[in-house]
Amino acid sequence: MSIYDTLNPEQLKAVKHNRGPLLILAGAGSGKTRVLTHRIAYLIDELGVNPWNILAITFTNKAAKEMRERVDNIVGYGSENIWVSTFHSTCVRILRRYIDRIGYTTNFTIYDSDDQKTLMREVCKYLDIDTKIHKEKSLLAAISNAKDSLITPEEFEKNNRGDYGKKKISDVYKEYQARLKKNNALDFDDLICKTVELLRTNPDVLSYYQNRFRYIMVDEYQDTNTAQFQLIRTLASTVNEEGQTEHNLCVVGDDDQSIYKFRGANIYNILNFETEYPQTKVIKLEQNYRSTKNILTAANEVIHCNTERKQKSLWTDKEEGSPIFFTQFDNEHEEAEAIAADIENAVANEGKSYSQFALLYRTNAQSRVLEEKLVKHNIPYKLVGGVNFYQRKEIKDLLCYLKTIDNISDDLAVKRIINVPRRGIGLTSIDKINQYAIGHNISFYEALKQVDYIPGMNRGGSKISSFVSMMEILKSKLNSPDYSILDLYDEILEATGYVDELEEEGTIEAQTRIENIQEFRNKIVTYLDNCEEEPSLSSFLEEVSLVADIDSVAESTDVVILMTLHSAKGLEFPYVYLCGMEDGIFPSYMTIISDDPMEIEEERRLCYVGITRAMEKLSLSAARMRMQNGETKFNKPSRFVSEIPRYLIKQSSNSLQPRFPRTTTIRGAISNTKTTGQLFQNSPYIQKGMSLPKSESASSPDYTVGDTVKHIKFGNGTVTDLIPSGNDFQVTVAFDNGTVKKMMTSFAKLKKY
Ligand SMILES: Nc1ncnc2c1ncn2[C@@H]1O[C@H](COP(=O)(O)OP(=O)(O)OP(=O)(O)O)[C@@H](O)[C@H]1O
Ligand SMILES: [Mg+2]
Repeated sequence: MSIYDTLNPEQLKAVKHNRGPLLILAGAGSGKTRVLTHRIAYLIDELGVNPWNILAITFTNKAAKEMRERVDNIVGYGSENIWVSTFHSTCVRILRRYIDRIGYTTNFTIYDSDDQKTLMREVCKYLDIDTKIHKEKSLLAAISNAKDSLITPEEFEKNNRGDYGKKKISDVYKEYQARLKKNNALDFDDLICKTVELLRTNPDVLSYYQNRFRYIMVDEYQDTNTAQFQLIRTLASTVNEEGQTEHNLCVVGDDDQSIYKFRGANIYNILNFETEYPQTKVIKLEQNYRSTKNILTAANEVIHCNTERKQKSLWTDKEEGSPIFFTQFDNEHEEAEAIAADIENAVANEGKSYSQFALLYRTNAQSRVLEEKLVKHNIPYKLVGGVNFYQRKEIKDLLCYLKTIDNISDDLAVKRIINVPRRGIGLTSIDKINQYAIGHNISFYEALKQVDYIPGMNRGGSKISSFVSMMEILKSKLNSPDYSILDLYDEILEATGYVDELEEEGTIEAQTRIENIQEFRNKIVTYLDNCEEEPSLSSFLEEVSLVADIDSVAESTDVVILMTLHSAKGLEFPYVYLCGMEDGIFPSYMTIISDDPMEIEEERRLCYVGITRAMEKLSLSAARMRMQNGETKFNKPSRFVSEIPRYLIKQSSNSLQPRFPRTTTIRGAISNTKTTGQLFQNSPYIQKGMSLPKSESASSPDYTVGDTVKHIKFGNGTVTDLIPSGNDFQVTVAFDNGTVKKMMTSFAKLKKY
């Protein structure tokens, strides 16, 4: 039996089509990637194509590695000569050979985002650009957009003549590009643009590569941007033995899985492929081999709600399988706990292995609570395409502020934050202080306080003094009687301008960092609520270090995979949990308020990607209350859940009936009902399957200052303060056992006497 016997007739047709453009347009799990690998094998083994003539492009390094492995397994010989790589690495290989044709030298440097920022700072300084108005990051983003569309600085200037706002960007773009060139450096976007430029301006180089890459294949084609498309279009043109030009370009993709519009992906690359190449052979694959019937039906139904798509239907001959599980938990901790317990049980009692499970979520910040519960249950896990929560830069920075305030002799912590955010304290100054500290046998922080006595500090001295005064003020808060770690955290953010700086950057990365900073605030609130002893900064830091240090548990490969929905593209897992299925999380709050149907459609495609990762069992979960930015938000279940037919869904016992947003709402009834967050859960209305208004605020609690209340853990106490806090209330209680606690009312669950 040959490897081709495992293909269905349509897949086989695609594998055998070896002349002219080929578009494989098919839904998730229909074997697109598999067709690509088999097509490579077929070209080599059956048609005698030289492996050297094949170029296969994938979206990520991980995908390239997997494809290389799959190809190695099925191709008899010479597979190492096939180029299997990402767009970027393909371009680097071409440029290393020929970039001297366009004025660089072949030992060029590739600038990462930090280098880009440094360069941009220099440019702004040189051009006297006020970076308070024109943020470095936004300028870089604008340049990146231009490059995605192959717009040169000169074209940019021409296109935007008369537009004052764009004039600055245009000047910056020109200068930035000139400096890159002067440094013999390329940024990531240049890798593509410069390759296109090279090929367009050097016919001999172009014809060399056109003749070399006689067969070009591109996976995940729906997420290519304009520059990438132009690159392949330029390359895919070969003159055959009969002297005719051929475009042996095979692209595979799924318009329903286009999820990178925000990074410049151009869905029209796929939708207009046939217009670009009228002789295109289109093959649709309709059989899904990955998922059970129930999972597939759920995915199909959800994606059918999108309007901007090519119609296609996917079927499977797999069995129905288990239903789609949907559970709405009281809060995110219960959600994470249930998932961890579920996995622990399946591994211990059902013979499953950890690596069969994947936990997918919309935003990076959501991993924190999940990670904590996995650690608690001793479940090894790995965050793919991301950094464990407590290893993220912004979290480490803020932890170091807290550590410095807690213990000034933690030199490492102080050194980490002394110039973060940047306050102009240079390495030379830091070095001098370090020497001084060592010479005088004092801590680094003590040395900072004595900066006036350190020789040669010049201007750096005053910057250090203001850093020290800021830290001293923050430290003094510890002694004030009614301070809380939460206030301290907020004051750190305010005094350092940490979040402000990120907000001004206005990039996706900066937004993710802000979400993480908010998530860390949630951690503090939870700590304060659950703390059995008198809360203290030291005990908080100790608690954090317990979870933070276990990040290397996952050395083995048998681990649960955690990742964002974006990074899950192309992968498959037997058991998938989609966490945080709530309006406001997924689709995101920003998408909802944007009121742009196209934005919701992109989120829906992401949901389709998520659902279709599951092979056997799909579990969706939501939390009724979730801490976001230290505030309790009441989110209704995601509209995407309601798009899955009800008959497919099984509610697990600890949740209420599913609440489908399309059913009658009872806004009036809810808002007329004076109730706390706790009572919401027991509301008879909700049990009838009704929906809550989005992010409903908790009404004021039924106790007030002076009342006696009872807490399940701390016993009786007197309310001494009650203040609104976002959608919630912060209550301070002096308990009879002598402790005073600040808690969020919705989590405190206090009962009035
Ligand atoms: N003809 C077939 N017979 C058996 N299994 C198949 C067949 N075609 C594909 N598969 C299996 O189905 C699963 C999905 O295939 P593959 O990953 O190639 O799909 P895909 O279309 O690339 O999915 P995605 O859109 O998620 O990238 C894989 O486990 C693959 O081995
Ligand atoms: Mg694939």
